[in-house]
Amino acid sequence: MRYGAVTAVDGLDLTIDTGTITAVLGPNGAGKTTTLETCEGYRRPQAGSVRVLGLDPVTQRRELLPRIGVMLQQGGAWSGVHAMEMLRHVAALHSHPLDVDLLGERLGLGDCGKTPYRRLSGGQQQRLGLAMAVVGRPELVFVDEPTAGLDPQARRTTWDLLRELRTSGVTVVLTTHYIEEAERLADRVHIIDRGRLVVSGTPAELTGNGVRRLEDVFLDNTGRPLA
Ligand SMILES: Nc1ncnc2c1ncn2[C@@H]1O[C@H](COP(=O)(O)OP(=O)(O)OP(=O)(O)O)[C@@H](O)[C@H]1O
Repeated sequence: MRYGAVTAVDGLDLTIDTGTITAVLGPNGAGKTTTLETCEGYRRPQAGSVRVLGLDPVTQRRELLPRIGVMLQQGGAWSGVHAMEMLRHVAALHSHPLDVDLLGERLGLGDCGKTPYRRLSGGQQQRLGLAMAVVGRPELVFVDEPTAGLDPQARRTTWDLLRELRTSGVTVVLTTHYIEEAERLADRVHIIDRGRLVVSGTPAELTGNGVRRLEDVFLDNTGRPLA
């Protein structure tokens, strides 16, 4: 994936197993969001191929969209909409949505009341984004930095929700800058740097069953100056 002269994703090759949580880690600008957006069908790669649930995310987007959930890093709701109103709207687009009131309560969206989306706190916008991604009972969810800026309680609620999704067979792909989050949640971790996959494995494999810290593995494999 190139943006003009910038190569954002460079021969990245990975497969994600159904029903697992996969964390994609990498420094700022490593190409994580671009990778997710390519899988979501928002971007068409100039080379290579992507299949999501066996489908081409660009040419088979209409078939794919009802089967995936997407939580963007920012935005995704109208500026004047109330949180629960937005969630009800998204739920109505799906044939078998989750119970909106239960999900809203779980993620604390009831507290947002009549506050318009643009005036919600960053954490409230994040929680609404997560609710919108999962309300349609997707088979696969992409969550881009799901807990960035969340307080510890909301972070735990998010982790519990993502684990429950996995238990019910949903595949979760997340990006995060919180190494602890990847270590606690993910079945498999992929570390990317400058658009390339540099390390892959389970947290136990990467840390030698806890002998090394995952953060040290990350730091040792990323951010080297260009040769
Ligand atoms: N729309 C765009 N136009 C031009 N360059 C872009 C665009 N989007 C991303 N890039 C560039 O592509 C590279 C990868 O960006 P990307 O957002 O995918 O990284 P990231 O790993 O998600 O970073 P972060 O952790 O900071 O969110 C960066 O060099 C970025 O500047």
